[in-house]
Amino acid sequence: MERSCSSCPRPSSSPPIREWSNREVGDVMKRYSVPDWPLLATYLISEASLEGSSKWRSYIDALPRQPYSLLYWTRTEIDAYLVASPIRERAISRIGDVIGTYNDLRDRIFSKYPDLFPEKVYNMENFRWSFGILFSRLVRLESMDGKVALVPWADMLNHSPEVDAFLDYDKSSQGIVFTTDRSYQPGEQVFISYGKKSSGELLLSYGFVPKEGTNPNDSVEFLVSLNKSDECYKEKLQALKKHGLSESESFPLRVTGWPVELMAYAFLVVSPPEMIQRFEEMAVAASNKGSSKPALNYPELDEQALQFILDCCESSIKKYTKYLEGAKGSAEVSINTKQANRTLLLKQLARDLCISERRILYRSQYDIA
Ligand SMILES: C[S@@+](CC[C@H](N)C(=O)[O-])C[C@H]1O[C@@H](n2cnc3c(N)ncnc32)[C@H](O)[C@@H]1O
Repeated sequence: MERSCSSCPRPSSSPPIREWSNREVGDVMKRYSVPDWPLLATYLISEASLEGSSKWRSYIDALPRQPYSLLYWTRTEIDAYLVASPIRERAISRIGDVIGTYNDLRDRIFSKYPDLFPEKVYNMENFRWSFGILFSRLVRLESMDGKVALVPWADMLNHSPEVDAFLDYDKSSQGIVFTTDRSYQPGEQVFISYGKKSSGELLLSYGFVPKEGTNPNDSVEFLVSLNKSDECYKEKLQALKKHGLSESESFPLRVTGWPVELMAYAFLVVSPPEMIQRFEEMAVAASNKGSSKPALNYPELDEQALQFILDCCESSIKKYTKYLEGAKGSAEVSINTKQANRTLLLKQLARDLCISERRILYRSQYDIA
């Protein structure tokens, strides 16, 4: 089959939801300026609660009862299995945001209309579900200024990091169109791209990790910090703060290399006091805020800056190795088979992520050496 192209109905939201099956609930939500994501999450719960009388019934029935995103990991699981990965912090903060969003809706809206928004429907557990659905299925429509939408049925497509094909709104047919970037044989699985996401981001939102070495967009957040015992600590921190940075910053290390901003930060960290006049230009380059990109040319610091990055890689690698080796031996007692299977799955996902992230660090070390 040559390039395939399929058309789907209008998205179920954005431009703002037009129809709520429960009009009264829709009317209340429209009176408050609720941003797209919480509005859609509430819409999904409202439609799901109506069973037969929602026009999205068959779509909602086909949605997973428990989406696979990290929203469903407990804090203990996150702490235990993602201890070495920067995704741990992102997961904690995302879960906090979802809880905060639900609390805000409850306090501002739901509690004022208890008959329309009963606690047994509009509760945290259902919001965890609806946000899990949004994180794992929402589509950004480029030709609608990046608006987000749920696109029933088209969201059944699985992701491949190797394809470059997306869903988008097509003005002429007024529908959502999917155009593949390659030919498929009849019966072959067609893939879509969820975007150029790292394996950690895929785990965070979609609950899976691509097979090791198959994600060309993979990256790991790399944390670097000023040395507190540096005699120019104060001056360096001042330069960083002036350009919106702090004493610890994360930069993405990619399978394809690292950003110049990281190198600029490393130059600043290792600069001796006699280079105090250059601190500011280094901070500008590290913040990527300069109008022109100054060439980072400090040959006298090259070796030290690379050694600094190498040392940070090494200490990060140690954390991953400690986790991976510890995880091998730890036998946990599970209460039942379901729990045992869940533990096995989460551990495997965490393991795959750690191996992928550690691989990027090894690669960076290799590039420097
Ligand atoms: C938009 S849905 C895709 C349809 C999904 N397979 C379903 O049946 O509902 C996203 C979910 O599909 C699964 N998924 C998508 N691509 C995948 C992949 N390459 N490997 C493993 N799971 C994948 C993940 O569970 C993810 O949360």
